[in-house]
Amino acid sequence: MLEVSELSISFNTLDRHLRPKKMEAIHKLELSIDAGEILAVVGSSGSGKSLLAHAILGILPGNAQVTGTIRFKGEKLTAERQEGLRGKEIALIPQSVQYLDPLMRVGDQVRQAVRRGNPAELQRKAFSKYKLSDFVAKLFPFQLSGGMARKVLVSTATVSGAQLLIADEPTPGLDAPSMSETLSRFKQLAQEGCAVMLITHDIEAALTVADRIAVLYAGTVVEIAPRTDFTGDGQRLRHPYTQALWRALPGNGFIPLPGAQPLPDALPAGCVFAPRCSMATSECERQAPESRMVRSGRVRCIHSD
Ligand SMILES: Nc1ncnc2c1ncn2[C@@H]1O[C@H](COP(=O)(O)OP(=O)(O)OP(=O)(O)O)[C@@H](O)[C@H]1O
Ligand code: NI
Repeated sequence: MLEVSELSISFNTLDRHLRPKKMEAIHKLELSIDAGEILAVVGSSGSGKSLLAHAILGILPGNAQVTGTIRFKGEKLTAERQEGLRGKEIALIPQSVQYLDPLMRVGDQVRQAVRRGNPAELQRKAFSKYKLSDFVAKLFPFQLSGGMARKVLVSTATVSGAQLLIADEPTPGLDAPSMSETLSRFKQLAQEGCAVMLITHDIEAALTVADRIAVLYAGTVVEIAPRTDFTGDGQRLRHPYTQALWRALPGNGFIPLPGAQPLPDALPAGCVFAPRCSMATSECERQAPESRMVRSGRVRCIHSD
């Protein structure tokens, strides 16, 4: 359904001496999602998750420079096609609740997104799953709590009947039952044939529903692994960063990874993870590793086998 290849996104900015410089926020990213599949994209803050979502939707800021290709249903996505598909065949659950229309009652916003079926009925059904009363539908966004606004955004995207759903951090601010309601809604949409991209930094939540996990680090997909590889002490995972993420979970040792992700304007010359990697060699520092297939997954690490 979706195929992203060699996607790079950079911005022209100024350095501290006000000289123009280019910073690359996403580097040669590749991933794909099949119909009926949930792909989780996990990565820490600033790794490029929202930029990826916005590139697929065609809503990047004007100063972004994009190279590479994005295909939807086998056909290249052009700006024109993106505009036609947005909110119809491709739906976004945005990271910020500010994307709600401040001047429209939230029930109307949800009903307006429906393209197949009865809008009023679908809106009521979506709200009742979240235990939102009929009264809420008549409110304006400023009258909602953060969690309620989040539920309205999820409802809007999930009633749309889109074939590709991109959910950018859809669950923060939701209580546990609402969070599991949201995730099971994604599962249901996938079972109906929808391709779902679940963007999150909550790897545990991702593992409850995703078929595969793509791990983003400093703008690079370092690994794509089936969910079933996240087990034991992480020996089936291909990249040292994915293993570190796995081992940092409370149930798996709670072992923190020292150091911080590099910023897009100060990326290392070789492998982006090398400065924090216990396996790094001089070759890792010299050259960024190519993406390759390893055991039905992908990895950018020369040490993986
Ligand atoms: N308009 C812009 N101009 C310059 N740099 C930008 C712009 N938008 C994003 N960036 C940079 O690109 C990088 C990736 O940003 P992005 O919003 O995709 O991160 P993210 O993974 O979604 O983080 P979070 O988990 O905090 O939402 C960041 O370093 C950010 O500073
Ligand atoms: Ni984001």
